Amino acid sequence: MRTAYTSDQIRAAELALMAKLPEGTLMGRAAAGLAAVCAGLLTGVRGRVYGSHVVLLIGSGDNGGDALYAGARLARRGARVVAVLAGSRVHEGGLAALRAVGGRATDLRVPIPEQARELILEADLVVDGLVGIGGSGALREPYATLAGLTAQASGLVVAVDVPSGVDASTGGVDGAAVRAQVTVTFGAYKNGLLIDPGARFAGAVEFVDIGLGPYLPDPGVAAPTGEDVADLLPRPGAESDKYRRGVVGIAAGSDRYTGAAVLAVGGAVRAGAGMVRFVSSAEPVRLVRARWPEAVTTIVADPLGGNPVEEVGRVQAWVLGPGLGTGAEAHAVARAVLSTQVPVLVDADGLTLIARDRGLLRRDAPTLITPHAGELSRLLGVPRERIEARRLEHVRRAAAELGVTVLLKGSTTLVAEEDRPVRVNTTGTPWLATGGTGDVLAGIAGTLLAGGLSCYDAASGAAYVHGLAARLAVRGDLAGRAEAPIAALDVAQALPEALRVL
Ligand SMILES: NC(=O)C1=CN([C@@H]2O[C@H](COP(=O)(O)OP(=O)(O)OC[C@H]3O[C@@H](n4cnc5c(N)ncnc54)[C@H](OP(=O)(O)O)[C@@H]3O)[C@@H](O)[C@H]2O)[C@@H](O)CC1
Ligand SMILES: Nc1ncnc2c1ncn2[C@@H]1O[C@H](COP(=O)(O)OP(=O)(O)O)[C@@H](O)[C@H]1O
Ligand SMILES: [K+]
Repeated sequence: MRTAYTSDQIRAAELALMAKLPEGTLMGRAAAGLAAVCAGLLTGVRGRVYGSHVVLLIGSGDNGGDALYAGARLARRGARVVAVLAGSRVHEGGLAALRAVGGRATDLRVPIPEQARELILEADLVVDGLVGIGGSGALREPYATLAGLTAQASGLVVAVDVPSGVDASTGGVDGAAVRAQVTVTFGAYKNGLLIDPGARFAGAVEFVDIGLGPYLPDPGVAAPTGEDVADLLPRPGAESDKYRRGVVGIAAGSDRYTGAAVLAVGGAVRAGAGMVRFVSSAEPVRLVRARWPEAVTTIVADPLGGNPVEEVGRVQAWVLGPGLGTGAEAHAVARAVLSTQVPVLVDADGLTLIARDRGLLRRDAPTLITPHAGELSRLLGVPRERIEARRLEHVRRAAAELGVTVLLKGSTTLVAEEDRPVRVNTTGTPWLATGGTGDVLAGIAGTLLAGGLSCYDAASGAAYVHGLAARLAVRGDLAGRAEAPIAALDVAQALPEALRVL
């Protein structure tokens, strides 16, 4: 599990560790690690550090101090290092170290924006030491202009600890931010490096151990690794039969919307359900049968004329909602499914139904909801953009307010349950932004629920496997091949390979 923390949590751990060490030790470790990564990158693109042009963007805090000491190390190896001093103060020790080895400092307090622009655009390497975990709110000038210029840099951009402009605790970005190819982070991951929109600015994250581990508190955010997910996935044993492996019921599709049902069933079948029982009206049942003969189907002609899921047979978990519709008949199906005593995953139209009738969520068995930001917006009464800007806050709020497990989809997928760390998914690809991939995800998570996983594990395991399958589908395999667009069914088809390589 890769764990991540807020700025306050990191700062408290740093204070505890610093109390035991001579002054400057931690910054020394951070700067050494930063310089090593920068030297490696410069050697990779230019063949050597000697003679390369390095520009340091320096703010008034310790983040700038790290960058200055690292710059001094690069200067000692023959790099031509210029520091752009943007703050009202500067880390004096760092500046003296840089000057001592011939580094130059250009003071932005004397306004020379044109010169800073040229330096940033033409450097082999720009090191962003404007602000780190001490940053708050949108970047002020001249930081904002400098951060904006990094987008036009022709060389590499490396962020120190966290890209300036990204809120380390939340991943929020409220204005200009540095767009880095690499972020060198110290001591522990910060939440904002894993969660969009911040994560998008961080690029590849390089971790430098400064000895903080024993001082860190319980994390608020955790990203399962492939190994973690492999450990929690159910595997059939010698004694298994289809019922013991888990039967998942899927109540999805309507005469108007048929595709979602086919995709959700596909996700469930390919993720390894013992059996899939599918219940719907005649047309989706016909299509599901044609595409997935493995599914056992039930047609409900009149959901209002009795319990619409009574005839389906026993299941260990339900998936409710993809393509279900939102009328009275769909409501009757939702009520019947949510009245059962097994875990239920609610997605898509099912979410619209519970947004209108919260009473549907009053039940004893576990419930997992899988909204995208638009669907969560209807459930919380918060604009979609606010949710996308502050995913962590809103996924937590939804879990607390609704008393269910919440998987929030989108460019970063998060899973929240009260009193547990929010899980972040690290697989996936923007190619997943295509119609129907969410239905496949619902099917996968339903299968894992039926296999006995908790909502929390089923949701985070499904997100991981779904993202991995998508990556495989995009490239044909995981080798360095070019990427191609995918359709939702390709993701379902790639699931066995994803489970094989996990
Ligand atoms: N602690 C440790 O043990 C270790 C810490 N380490 C390093 O220290 C970093 C934290 O350093 P830090 O605490 O000095 O804060 P930092 O991120 O440099 O920024 C603070 C200054 O930025 C400014 N500022 C803030 N918001 C702004 C805005 N929106 N727009 C513009 N300016 C803004 C504000 O300046 P002011 O406005 O007061 O002039 C404030 O004073 C950490 O990320 C890591 O790199 C490592 O060496 C390892 C050991
Ligand atoms: N930019 C993105 N990067 C990574 N994954 C994405 C991105 N956009 C969407 N996704 C993923 O694609 C899936 C889309 O699901 P959803 O929004 O329910 O679409 P649909 O209803 O068409 O199935 C989700 O798993 C989501 O996390
Ligand atoms: K920074």
